[in-house]
Amino acid sequence: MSEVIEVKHPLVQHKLTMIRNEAVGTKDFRTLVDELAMLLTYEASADLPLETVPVKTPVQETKAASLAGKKLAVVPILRAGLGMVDGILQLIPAAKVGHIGMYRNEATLEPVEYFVKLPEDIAQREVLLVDPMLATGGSAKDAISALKLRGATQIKLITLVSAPEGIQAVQEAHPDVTIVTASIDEGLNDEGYIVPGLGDAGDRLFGTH
Ligand SMILES: O=P(O)(O)OC[C@H]1O[C@H](OP(=O)(O)OP(=O)(O)O)[C@H](O)[C@@H]1O
Ligand SMILES: O=c1cc[nH]c(=O)[nH]1
Ligand SMILES: [Mg+2]
Repeated sequence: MSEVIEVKHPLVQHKLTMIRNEAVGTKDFRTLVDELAMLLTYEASADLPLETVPVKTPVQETKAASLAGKKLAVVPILRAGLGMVDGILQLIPAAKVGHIGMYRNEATLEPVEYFVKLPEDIAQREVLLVDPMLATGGSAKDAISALKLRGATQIKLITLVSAPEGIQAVQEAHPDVTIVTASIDEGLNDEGYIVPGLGDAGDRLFGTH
């Protein structure tokens, strides 16, 4: 069974509470989603391999830890995942970016894939798949399958708000994928929205209501 990491850090929890507030407008919502993505990436990247390299400080030569050059790709699920990309690239500027377009059919809640463009060497990269919302899990499951179909083998899913139903669905379909999230919420309402959630993340990010 895949690992689920719920990040309880006070900064994460505070910023998440801010974006749950329906009174927060598009500008602040965007800023906070970016900041949350950065903080969750700090957690998601905690197992990146290090190597020892020589370095000359102003005092003496020494050996110190440096990232071992593992290749990474950030892949947002469009649209809402786009709001997380800039924050992640501030921490990992050398990462390549792929895109998976997916929307939920509002009647059936089934995901519909409409775009996939990934770095050519995706099979050699650890993938951070990002989407603010993990509701039924249909979109994340299909996005992970789309990545695996193109050769990706190391995938982490970073979300802001997750429903237990979505976590279970991803775990059953993809037990190898670690999920990093700021919150495991109560569940889903009749319309497939996460409760208490934060509403429609894509609409709130892009002002499209
Ligand atoms: O777990 P699921 O039940 O599949 O639901 C979650 C998906 O729904 C939202 O996207 P939406 O369909 O609203 O598309 P958008 O990002 O373009 O608004 C959200 O950003 C996820 O991708
Ligand atoms: O609560 C939800 C569920 C799916 N997509 C969203 O943006 N919000
Ligand atoms: Mg949406």
